Amino acid sequence: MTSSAILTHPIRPISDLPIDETLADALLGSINDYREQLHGRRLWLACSGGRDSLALAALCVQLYRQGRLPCLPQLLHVDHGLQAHSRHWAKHVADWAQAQQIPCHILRAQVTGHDEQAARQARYNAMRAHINQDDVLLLGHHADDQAETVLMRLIQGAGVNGLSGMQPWRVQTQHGRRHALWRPWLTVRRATISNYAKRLALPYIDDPTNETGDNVRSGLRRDIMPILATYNPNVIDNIARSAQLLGDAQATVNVQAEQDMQQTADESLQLPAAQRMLNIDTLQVLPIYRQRQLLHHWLGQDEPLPPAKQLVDDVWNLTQRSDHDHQTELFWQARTRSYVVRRYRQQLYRQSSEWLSWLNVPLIEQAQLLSRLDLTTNDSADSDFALLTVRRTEDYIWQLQVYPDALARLIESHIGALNAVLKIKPLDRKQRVQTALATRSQSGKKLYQTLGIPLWLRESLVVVSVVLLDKEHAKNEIPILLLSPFDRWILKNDFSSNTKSLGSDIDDVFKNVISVVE
Ligand SMILES: Nc1ncnc2c1ncn2[C@@H]1O[C@H](COP(=O)(O)OP(=O)(O)OP(=O)(O)O)[C@@H](O)[C@H]1O
Repeated sequence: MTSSAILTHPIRPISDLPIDETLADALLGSINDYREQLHGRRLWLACSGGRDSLALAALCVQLYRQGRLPCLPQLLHVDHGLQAHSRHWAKHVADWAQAQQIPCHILRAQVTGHDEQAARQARYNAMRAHINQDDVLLLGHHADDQAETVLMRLIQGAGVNGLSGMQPWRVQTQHGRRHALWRPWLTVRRATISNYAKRLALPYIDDPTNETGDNVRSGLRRDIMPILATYNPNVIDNIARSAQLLGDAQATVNVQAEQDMQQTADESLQLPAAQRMLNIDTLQVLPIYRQRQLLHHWLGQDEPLPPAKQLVDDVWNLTQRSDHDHQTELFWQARTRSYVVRRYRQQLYRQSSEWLSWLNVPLIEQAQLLSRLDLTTNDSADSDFALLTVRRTEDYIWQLQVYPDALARLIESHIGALNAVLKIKPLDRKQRVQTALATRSQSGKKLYQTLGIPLWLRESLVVVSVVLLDKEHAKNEIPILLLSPFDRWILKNDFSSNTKSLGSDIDDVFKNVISVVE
């Protein structure tokens, strides 16, 4: 709202004039569509004080009074503080709400930037911070807004998702909090809302910049829509309908991509947002159009906005390469994080920058007497394991769960020794170890190749060994396990000529855990 905004009518309680049935049908129809999702949810209505959201609030009041709406939403008005008069508009909305006896909260937004996008972002942040998990936020967007959005995206070259416009129901999760945006009026024309507002003499705030602003949206509204209407008078309804159809198409594409992703992604090696993986062999079984869809979906998971087509194309090209260059890195600055996309052998990796810095943090070397392993360091009181931290930052933690009793039994049954020190040490490039994958011990590059360790994981390998303390085995250090954050290899040693049999025992002794620090 600008300081030149016009207040259309004085504030009064809404009279008992007949309800606009087109508007009521759209709202009540949408309630019916989302009955299950709405059940038991707290409702808020984002009210700018403009015509559309004030009309939506007025309709709710009328329907509630007639017993056609089970409850009233609470109003939320965000004061952006960008103009000298914004405080007055906030007070105006609060006064109107009071006259209708509808609860209203005025929130203050912290806007960083000067464009509409910055104001919108700040507005949603303020509202999100105010509402609770799973609450529902009603918005006054209508068919004309939808048509402008679709046209705007069309001239930007959007795909099915973008061209499906705003969704009538959208669940958003940000900073671990989930809520729904609900737009029941996406099929309703602006003119219908205007007539209703006029009939009720609603004191909405009329912001002239909505019509005269020089952004793309107001340009399309002012200059392009009237021309399109000369070709087809139903242009707004028609574009809004196309958006609805594309919304259905997008839902189908999503289900397909989700299924394809389950076929191609190895869940055990994923760390949501930090590291996502995709198998190129299983990707390539799909027809090319599904490969592209899947890459689009895979890249954009955990992000509110999808990747650009160029990135999807670049990643697809990466999957097509037959050389053994593992150095290519594709960088993506997404909305919430930045990522590197790369390939190692037949796997694609999408790694966040936090995760990549985590991979560079030195590993914690440690040695502990087996009989003294501290079981109290884990959170669950009745568990019988100790937690040894291998690497930690404020984002991620890598721990080894050790079951000392099982380890003592293992050592005793395989070597006959009774007491030992458990050691965790980064693998030295020169250190030779033998896994079940090779017939002799290996070190450095040979070892990495045998185990398929990509370049970025090479500083993240640890050797777990036991140092025997009994006299007859004095100081004999036996490596038993090689670990990466996601994998482990049993090492051949003096007491395990058969690594397989040791393997089944070792499963009871160690568990590798990577977790996100809350
Ligand atoms: N300052 C605000 N406080 C609360 N909600 C807002 C605010 N500004 C916009 N909204 C919500 O976002 C929707 C779309 O925003 P848009 O910028 O199109 O609104 P507007 O033209 O200022 O107002 P209206 O849509 O109410 O006429 C509004 O219908 C309303 O639900």
